[in-house]
Amino acid sequence: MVGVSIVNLHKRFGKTEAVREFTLEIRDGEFFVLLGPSGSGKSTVLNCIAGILRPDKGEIWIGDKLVASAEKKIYIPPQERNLGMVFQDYALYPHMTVFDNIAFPLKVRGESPETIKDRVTNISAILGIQHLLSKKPAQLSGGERQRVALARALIRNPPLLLMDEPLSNLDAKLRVLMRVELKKIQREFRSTVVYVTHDQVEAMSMGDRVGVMSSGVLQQVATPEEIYEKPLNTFIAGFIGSPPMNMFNCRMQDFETGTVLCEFGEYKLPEAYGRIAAEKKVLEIVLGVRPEHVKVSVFKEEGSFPGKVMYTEKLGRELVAHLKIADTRLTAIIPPEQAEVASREEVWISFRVDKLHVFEKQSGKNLLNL
Ligand SMILES: Nc1ncnc2c1ncn2[C@@H]1O[C@H](COP(=O)(O)OP(=O)(O)OP(=O)(O)O)[C@@H](O)[C@H]1O
Repeated sequence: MVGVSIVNLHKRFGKTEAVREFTLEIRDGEFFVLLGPSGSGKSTVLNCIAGILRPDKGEIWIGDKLVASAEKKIYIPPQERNLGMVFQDYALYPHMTVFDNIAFPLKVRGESPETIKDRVTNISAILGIQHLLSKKPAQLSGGERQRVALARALIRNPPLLLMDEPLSNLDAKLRVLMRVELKKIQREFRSTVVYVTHDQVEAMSMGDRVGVMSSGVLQQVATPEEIYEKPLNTFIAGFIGSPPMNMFNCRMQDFETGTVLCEFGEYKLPEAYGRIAAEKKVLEIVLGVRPEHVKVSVFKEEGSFPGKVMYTEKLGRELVAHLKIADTRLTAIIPPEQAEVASREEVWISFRVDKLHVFEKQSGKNLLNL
């Protein structure tokens, strides 16, 4: 096992600043996921760790070895970084058998045929691909190819494993299976994993910690739970969660009482937020409420708004209700035992006050982190 330390990494391609001021500490033995939309710079970071790209600025440490430093003019090539890599296109050698593909890194290292046979047999058994060893890659399914690529990456037992969207070519069912498998393998091999994906479900289900990127900048690093429950800004709040968080534009009306005027009507902010808004004189606010924290009721309750159910969709056992308060649209997740309420047209809508997210509109930052 080995940790990775990235300090103030910058990388540009012509005019594109692919990665900016990127600083991150990946712990020994951690399954770390870099998550972000297409073009946010995830692969660039991974390729800098791998040594496929050279940083323009900043340092990368793998364990206690400085592998790249633009300032100190240090650059250790990929093959000397002692890491395994698995990419989206598995890049297996088409003319070689599965056995030879997996054995390749050991052959290059000059291991004896006996050692090679032992190791290939061993790793193939772990990954359940012993029966494929004499086949060629073209004769394999996507999932099988993926396992072979993984076996090839793992055969040297590298302390650090880099993966770039390794499951994106698989069908949905296999992807779910492989997620579990990968986590199991990581634990068995006690490797540190840096895993790149744009799929939030993959990130949230696999990562010990997740780093969310947007426009070349690392926005938040935390456990999946923390990212979901305490998003630092509107980008993360909107990017994580399905259906996405409801977000409403509001304007401060009265600092004294913490009352804001939102698209759908007047709303009194929870006290802690009201206090910060007053202290920092925040006028424009974005109020965020996850669909599972929108309460739909037949009866008027304190703080509820009259609304309409436009239509509903089934989401497993639950319902997603598409609602309106005045002209403002929002979604709610309705638990099965309350499905009846969604069959009505006129309802009362309220928000779980303890689960609200309040952001400053201009910077997008959560008021708690202003
Ligand atoms: N070799 C390159 N030459 C020019 N521009 C590049 C190159 N590689 C990446 N870029 C640009 O840098 C930015 C970041 O790209 P990167 O591939 O790191 O993003 P990503 O988050 O991994 O996206 P994806 O999920 O689509 O792979 C993008 O704007 C991309 O177009």
